[in-house]
Amino acid sequence: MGFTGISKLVTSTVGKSTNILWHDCPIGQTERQKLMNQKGCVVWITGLSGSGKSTLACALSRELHSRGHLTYVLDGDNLRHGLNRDLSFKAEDRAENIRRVGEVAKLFADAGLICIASLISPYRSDRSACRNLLPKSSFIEVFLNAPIEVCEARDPKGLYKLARAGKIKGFTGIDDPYEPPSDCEIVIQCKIGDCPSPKSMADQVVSYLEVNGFLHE
Ligand SMILES: Nc1ncnc2c1ncn2[C@@H]1O[C@H](COP(=O)(O)OS(=O)(=O)O)[C@@H](OP(=O)(O)O)[C@H]1O
Ligand SMILES: Nc1ncnc2c1ncn2[C@@H]1O[C@H](COP(=O)(O)OP(=O)(O)O)[C@@H](O)[C@H]1O
Repeated sequence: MGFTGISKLVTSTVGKSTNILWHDCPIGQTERQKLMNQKGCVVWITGLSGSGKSTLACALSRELHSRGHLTYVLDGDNLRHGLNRDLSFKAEDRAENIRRVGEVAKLFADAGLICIASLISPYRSDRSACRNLLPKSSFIEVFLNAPIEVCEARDPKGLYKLARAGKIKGFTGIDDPYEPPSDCEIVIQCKIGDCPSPKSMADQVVSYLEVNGFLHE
């Protein structure tokens, strides 16, 4: 970051943006959080395709909504219909996908919302970069730990079948990597023939939010 100062106004260079200046508003996150009686945060759900990320995101949003909390779901599949439609599934595009969603999630958390992001987000370094965008403790990483056998047996979109047939290249878990979190806030364990219900997965996250003070200002 380079600085050029002219009298009192100090502008800076961030990336390719030159001569820019941050503008603060008197109504900030603190005021918005008071209004909503909750703390803005990001619940980041990672896991294989078919592990249940979208199901958990929606169940969590419904559960929190019914308790009077404002949430917003950022779903990887949905965002690729708009904001991220220019990105493929090669590693550098997945990284850019996660970076953009991390920045959007940060804005929602700053707005005071409980932002629920559900993306495969297969690379540890990308998830860690998102974590570093947020104040400590307000990035809550949830690993939906469903083995590939469970995800492949579900295969609601038929994508595993296509990947096994070689008709989709670079499919996560088949011929593209997934790096499980080594140190995340919540692990939801799902075994063959033994997965918690969507409501019970959501309750596990709600308990964490409750105990850690996010559901009160
Ligand atoms: N090659 C490949 N690998 C993995 N997934 C693929 C691929 N091609 C398409 N899809 C579909 O895209 C959805 C994942 O999008 P994400 O934005 O979450 O992926 S990533 O975080 O950038 O890895 C994913 O949705 P979910 O099943 O909800 O995870 C798939 O439906
Ligand atoms: N806890 C669960 N128990 C049983 N089936 C589930 C559970 N969570 C998700 N599913 C089912 O698994 C499939 C994949 O779920 P989805 O939420 O779309 O996963 P993802 O977003 O990770 O791809 C769907 O058919 C969904 O109904």
